[in-house]
Formats: sequence, C-alpha cells, structure tokens
Amino acid sequence: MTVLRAHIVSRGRAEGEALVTSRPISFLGSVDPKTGIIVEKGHELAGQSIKGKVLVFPGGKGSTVGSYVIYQLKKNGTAPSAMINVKAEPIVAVGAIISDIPLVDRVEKNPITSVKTGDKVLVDAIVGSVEIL
Ligand SMILES: C/C(=C\C(=O)O)CCOP(=O)(O)O
Repeated sequence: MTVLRAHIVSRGRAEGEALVTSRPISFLGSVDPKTGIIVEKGHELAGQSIKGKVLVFPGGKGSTVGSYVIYQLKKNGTAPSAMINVKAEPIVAVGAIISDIPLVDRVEKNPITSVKTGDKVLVDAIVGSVEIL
C-alpha cells in the first residue's frame, strides 16, 4: 500500500476504483448528469462513467455552472465517490463542497502518474491522504 499526503479541499472519506485522466474536465457539457458518462467528443474518458469512481484529473475547466452539475450528479446517484485534483480550482472545489464529495489536491506525488485507472484508492480528506490500496 502507498500513502501520499494531500491537501484537503472538501472534507470526507471515501474509496473506490480510480479513473484517471491527464485532461481537465468541464462538468457543464462534458458530463451527462443523468448517467455520469463523459460525453465530450475526443476526451480521453469519452464514453466512460465517473459514477462511484475515484476521479483523478488535473482540475476543472469551463463554465462555473459545472459546480451545480456536480451537485446534480450527487443528487442523481451518478457522482464520483471522491475526487483527486493536481490543483483544484473554484468550480470543482465548490461543486465538491456543496455535494459532500471528498476532494483533495496538491498530492505529494503527481496523482495523474502515481494512480492508475483500476487501482483501488482511499481518499481520506479528514487526515489529508491518498491511499493506493
Ligand atoms: C449563471 C450562468 C448561467 C446560468 O444561469 O445558466 C452564467 C455562467 O457563466 P459562466 O461564464 O459559464 O461561468
């Protein structure tokens, strides 16, 4: 098991299978809130579902309405269980906080390369760590 220190953005603790992308995510327009599927054409994760995953990505992009899309995902039961950003920006940070989704950033090692899709990961945004189980 590998334990990496991380900065807490949205408190909580959750685990799941990792889904990793090196590309930023625009939640408004690029994610279907009904299904949790990435619908942005050409995106690395196009066609894949973020539901129940530990979603690892550099950060958000696009419209500020993305925060509310994250909230919709949560209400629809299609949200990721937790998120890890390289550097969280306000869209994803606010979305995670209002949706009660654990979010960390500034991980001691780059999470995009340290975490692999399919790894089982625990995001502990109470103590500030990422555990690759
Ligand atoms: C709040 C907005 C639109 C709406 O109510 O649907 C404006 C969002 O502005 P962005 O420049 O897309 O963040």
